[in-house]
Amino acid sequence: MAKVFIDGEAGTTGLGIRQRIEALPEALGIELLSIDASLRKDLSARQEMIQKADVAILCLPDDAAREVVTQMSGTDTKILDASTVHRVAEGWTYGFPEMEGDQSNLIRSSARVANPGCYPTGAISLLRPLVKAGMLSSDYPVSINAVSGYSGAGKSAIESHEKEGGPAFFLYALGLEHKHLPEIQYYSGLDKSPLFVPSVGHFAQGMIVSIPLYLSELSGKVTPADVQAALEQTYKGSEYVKVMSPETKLLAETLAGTNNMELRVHSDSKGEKVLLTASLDNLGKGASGAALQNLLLMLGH
Ligand SMILES: NC(=O)C1=CN([C@@H]2O[C@H](COP(=O)(O)OP(=O)(O)OC[C@H]3O[C@@H](n4cnc5c(N)ncnc54)[C@H](OP(=O)(O)O)[C@@H]3O)[C@@H](O)[C@H]2O)C=CC1
Ligand SMILES: CC(=O)N[C@@H](CCC(=O)OP(=O)(O)O)C(=O)O
Repeated sequence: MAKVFIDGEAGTTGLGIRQRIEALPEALGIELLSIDASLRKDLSARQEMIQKADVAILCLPDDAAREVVTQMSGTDTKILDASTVHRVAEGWTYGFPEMEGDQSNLIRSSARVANPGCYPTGAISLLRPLVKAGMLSSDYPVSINAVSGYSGAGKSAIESHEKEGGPAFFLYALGLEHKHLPEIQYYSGLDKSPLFVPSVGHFAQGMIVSIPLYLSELSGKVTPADVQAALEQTYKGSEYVKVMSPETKLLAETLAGTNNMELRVHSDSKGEKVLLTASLDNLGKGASGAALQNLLLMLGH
């Protein structure tokens, strides 16, 4: 049996991972180690659990994740960190298996894997293939708009939406320095940090990430069909990432409860501009679903 410990198992992401592990067939042979609830914030008790595990998944606030990793020494336990702390850190593998041909193998052989942020999963999946194909110059001034279900903001936000009923919709991170920008810029291959405006709607789960582009500003004579083809080529055969036909209306909640992500290229009739969109469940492919994919790879499945 492979032993897995979820540090922060009572939180939104931790609980989502636990439920997904519990739903796996027994044949996968995963045993979940659980800490006594009264000790869940006791560093030495948590370290003991981490030592006993083959893989420890950190579902903690950033400072607590940083602390537990800093204090770690001489352990063979593999770490999958769901926090923001190690996503662009040296020695850590980015846990987005579909990002690159050999990314799954890198995750499989890594002892330290960082689970991607929800918005970056959508943004990188759209931008990176275009930069790699030479269509989107690395110095393009990229703008990203996104809307998330309120569950992305953790336990206390969920409580306030579910008990107090709102707010209906709001923009945030208006200082234009959202914590996801470093990973979006780095893994998309951009020179400039994008202009990123996230928002939250009064629905629990779901997300749309949208990126508008002027085709006249891309390199060469690029058509919407070329953009679509570059995405299709990148995600050909992928189980969870699908390139779809454009829609006239896109709903944020369609993929709630799944680990799927759908990418689309919308364009005007003259073919002068495109709107790239990624739809996903912020708690699925944007969090716990992706963590389960990474866990299975780290356990050699
Ligand atoms: N894409 C991804 O992989 C995603 C990752 N995250 C990351 O996951 C982490 C948790 O977020 P989320 O689940 O939304 O947050 P929650 O607030 O829902 O859960 C956090 C959990 O950590 C516990 N906790 C807090 N401080 C400590 C500590 N010092 N030691 C041990 N446990 C502690 C909390 O305990 P208590 O029950 O007492 O509050 C709670 O159970 C964050 O780092 C966030 O960035 C979040 C969303 C998506
Ligand atoms: C709606 C909402 O508040 N979302 C969170 C991000 C959730 C997520 O995926 O991010 P991490 O894994 O990086 O925490 C935010 O914007 O901070």
